[in-house]
Amino acid sequence: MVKEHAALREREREREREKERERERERDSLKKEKISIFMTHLSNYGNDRLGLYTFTNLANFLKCWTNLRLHTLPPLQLAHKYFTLFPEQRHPLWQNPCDDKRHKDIWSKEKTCDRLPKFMVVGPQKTGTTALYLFLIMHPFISSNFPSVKTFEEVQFFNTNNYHKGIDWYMEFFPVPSNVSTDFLFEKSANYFPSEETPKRAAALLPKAKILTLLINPSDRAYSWYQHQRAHEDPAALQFSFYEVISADQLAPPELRSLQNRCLVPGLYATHLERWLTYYPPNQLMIIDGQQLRNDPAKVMDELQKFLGVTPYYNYSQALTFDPQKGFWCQLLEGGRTKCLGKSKGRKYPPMDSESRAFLSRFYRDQNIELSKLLHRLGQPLPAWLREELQKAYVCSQVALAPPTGLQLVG
Ligand SMILES: Nc1ncnc2c1ncn2[C@@H]1O[C@H](COP(=O)(O)OS(=O)(=O)O)[C@@H](OP(=O)(O)O)[C@H]1O
Repeated sequence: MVKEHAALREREREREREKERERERERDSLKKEKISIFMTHLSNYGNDRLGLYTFTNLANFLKCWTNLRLHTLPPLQLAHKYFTLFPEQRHPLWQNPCDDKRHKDIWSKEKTCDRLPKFMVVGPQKTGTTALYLFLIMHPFISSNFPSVKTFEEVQFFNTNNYHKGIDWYMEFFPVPSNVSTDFLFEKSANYFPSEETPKRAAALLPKAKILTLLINPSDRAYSWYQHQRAHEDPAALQFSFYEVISADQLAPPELRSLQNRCLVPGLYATHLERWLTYYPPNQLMIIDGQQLRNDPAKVMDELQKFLGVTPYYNYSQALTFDPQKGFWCQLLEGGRTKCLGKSKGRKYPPMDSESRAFLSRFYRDQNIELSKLLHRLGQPLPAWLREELQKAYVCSQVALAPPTGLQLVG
């Protein structure tokens, strides 16, 4: 009994000593650092009162115990000064509050970090992302975010100004999972794929998330996107032909150049994938062949379930059916009825003209070669469309090496 008391007292003393050492470290760092900044990043950290309390006491401490003279400025000027000194911090980078125990401890009890996606479908646009989304939510243990008033099923958090609304805003889009280990939350925002800032931001908040991307022939993707813009009555897309859009030069009007950019840039697959791979390890990235999803979705969904580790296994061969009227695979409902995607997915439009196709094959040639190297490096098979494009590139290079027609080689 006496021994136990002594041990308890010793533990208590050790905790006090550790606290004192911690305070000593803080005082040391205050003396050494040229500038010390105290701020709370999240609106809900102790309702910010903790930040103010710490700050007031710190100022009192400095006034009392050091010869330092404290200066301050009105908030906006102070912020300006700070960001001039640290321009790299101008933009916030939200990290997971639960990765740091100290943050977690002072976070509101109602909040849970389980209310964040376990995986994301990142696009690019027009590759079949909505079909994938529909198939995923058919699984009883997979749920997506609540819809957004402005952007419907897509949250578009990481790639837009929504990011500045903070983690709370983002989390509100997700249901609280009923069982953390079995429930799979996800979101699909097709514009994440080509966005410069998204991989870094996503990896900061969701480092363990799995990333799904769909690729189809980038030329077909560009054409589908152009048709989508026409259907939405984009003035430039209505005014200019597809060939005019893709082949516009630097002297073209700005609205045409902007349309061209948005049409072609997402198809630079190798560049975008390398960026994602800078922030996520290859085993967290799944590159899905969009053509295969279109032709044989059950097979893709089987592989996807394995990749995600989601259980129980959901039998997509029974749950999906080909709808001849729609010309696509759809969800099979009771009584043999089908639930297909709306008119805006699987549109009817004339095939791409051969001049545009040849132009785009040349335009994407180097990127396609880089993509084949990347897939080889990751040990992944090449999709059929990529093999065809590489074959075309090979034939073109042979033609370029051949002597001009009508000329005979002299032996
Ligand atoms: N099952 C099924 N049903 C309907 N459509 C399907 C399906 N599987 C793949 N696709 C192809 O998906 C293309 C639309 O891609 P996205 O959903 O990624 O477009 S969007 O970015 O969300 O606008 C869409 O492109 P378009 O044919 O140009 O309309 C389809 O070809």
